[in-house]
Amino acid sequence: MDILVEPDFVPPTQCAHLIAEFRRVSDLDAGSRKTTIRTELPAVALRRHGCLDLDPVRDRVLARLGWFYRVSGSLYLEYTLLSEMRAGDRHVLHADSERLDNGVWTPNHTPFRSHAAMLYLNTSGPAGDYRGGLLRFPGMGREISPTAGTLVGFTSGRAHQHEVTTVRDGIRYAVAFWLTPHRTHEEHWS
Ligand SMILES: O=C(O)CCC(=O)C(=O)O
Ligand SMILES: [Fe+2]
Repeated sequence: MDILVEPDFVPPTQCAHLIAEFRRVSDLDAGSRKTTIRTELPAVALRRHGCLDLDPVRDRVLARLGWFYRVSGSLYLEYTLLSEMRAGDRHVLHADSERLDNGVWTPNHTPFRSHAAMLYLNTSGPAGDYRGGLLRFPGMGREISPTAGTLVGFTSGRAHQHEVTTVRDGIRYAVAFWLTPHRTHEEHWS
């Protein structure tokens, strides 16, 4: 199964605006979760604080993944999450809907997820905003270096196990969108 990589899904000016709004809202919303190396904010908080920019982006992400993966039935947005990863942060190898338990694949705490999309808000690399923070699919020999505005889509099961390499020298901003075929798990957005 292929990975969707679509550069320029969102223009750079809008990415910069989303970063600024994320920083503003994560300082005042009780829903933000902060550790020394990571801040996460349920994206619906942006909406509560007057930023509606993600509304059309969510609709476009849903349509794009449904088309790319030829999903014939219904598909819903399940969760939209903003993340800021600082130097030292990483995501170990995982799938989004199941996990390896003593060599046996078992549903994880979000088995209802079918697809994920990442929208990168800034850029990795020597000329970019941070070093590291690559999205890797070791089983497929694929490695994606985030650039501002690029959308990456993949499925939530074992076929698309992925990891994020350690972020160095900078801050990495992204929006994660998880999709589900189950209406009961649709995100309460408005
Ligand atoms: O930030 C990324 O590129 C991927 C994050 C991820 O895999 C996750 O949150 O499950
Ligand atoms: Fe993931």
